[in-house]
Amino acid sequence: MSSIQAVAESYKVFNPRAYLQNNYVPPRADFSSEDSVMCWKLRRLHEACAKGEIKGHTLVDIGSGPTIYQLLSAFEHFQEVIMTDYLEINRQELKMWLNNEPGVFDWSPYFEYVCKLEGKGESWKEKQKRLRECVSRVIPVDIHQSSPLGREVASGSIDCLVSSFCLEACSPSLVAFHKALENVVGLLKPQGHFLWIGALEESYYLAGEARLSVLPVTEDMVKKALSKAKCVVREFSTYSMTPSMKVGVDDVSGIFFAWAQKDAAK
Ligand SMILES: Nc1ncnc2c1ncn2[C@@H]1O[C@@H](CSCCNC[C@@H]2Cc3ccc([N+](=O)[O-])cc3CN2)[C@@H](O)[C@H]1O
Repeated sequence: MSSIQAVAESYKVFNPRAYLQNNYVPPRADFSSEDSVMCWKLRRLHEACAKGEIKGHTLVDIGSGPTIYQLLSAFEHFQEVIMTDYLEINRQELKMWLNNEPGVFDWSPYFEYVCKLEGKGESWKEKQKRLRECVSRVIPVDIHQSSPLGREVASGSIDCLVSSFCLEACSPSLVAFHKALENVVGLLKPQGHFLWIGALEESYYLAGEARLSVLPVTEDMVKKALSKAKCVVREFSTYSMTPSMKVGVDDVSGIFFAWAQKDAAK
């Protein structure tokens, strides 16, 4: 079994509901504290999108998992959003939320927080409705394939990519991480934008019965990988996990946020 096949095997017992409870409720998603890691992530995404440069027709979210928060600012600037994940169980979780089925995860505090950041006095329900209308497809992705979305999405055709906590969580080596980034960036048009959130120096995380290995990456490794993938870094910032954010579900030490742009040459 190859190391990539071993990663795939480890994901067979990934539990989306447990994953959501581990990472997307307080203290990590405590909207009463601006110091929470989720407020930090949503502010970074809001501020980058508020500059007005990140726009176009199609936005693709690589490795959505069972989460939608990563899209709350960016989706407003695109006509079509495509969500993706490797696991059917995660794609099902996303489709259930998009269809507003009973029992799905409550993202309303996230919508409320981003509406507050945007300061337009908009109702969070309106924003939620627009996101649901904007997502056209939830499709499979494999970042270790040269065409990560297969025939569904052609290389060089996408205006903007978003990805959060995916590449380092399913790359068994630095070589695989670099190749996966090149595969993903290959989806972008020249000068296309990439909004990338990831874990710093994390070696594992839990999701129910699953204990998943993570490639521990540093800020410097991420920046070097972007440069190797011919992306220019527009913004890069990091968040150091405070003791209250360390809840025993992983050994992550920090989070990075990168806004990068694929080079014009091609
Ligand atoms: N070959 C593949 N291609 C694409 N995606 C794949 C592939 N294999 C698995 N996947 C896909 O990748 C997975 C993405 S979820 C990865 C979680 N990353 C670690 C976790 C995240 C997290 C969240 C929040 C905070 N915080 O402090 O607020 C900290 C942390 C740190 N721990 C999963 O969706 C799987 O389905």
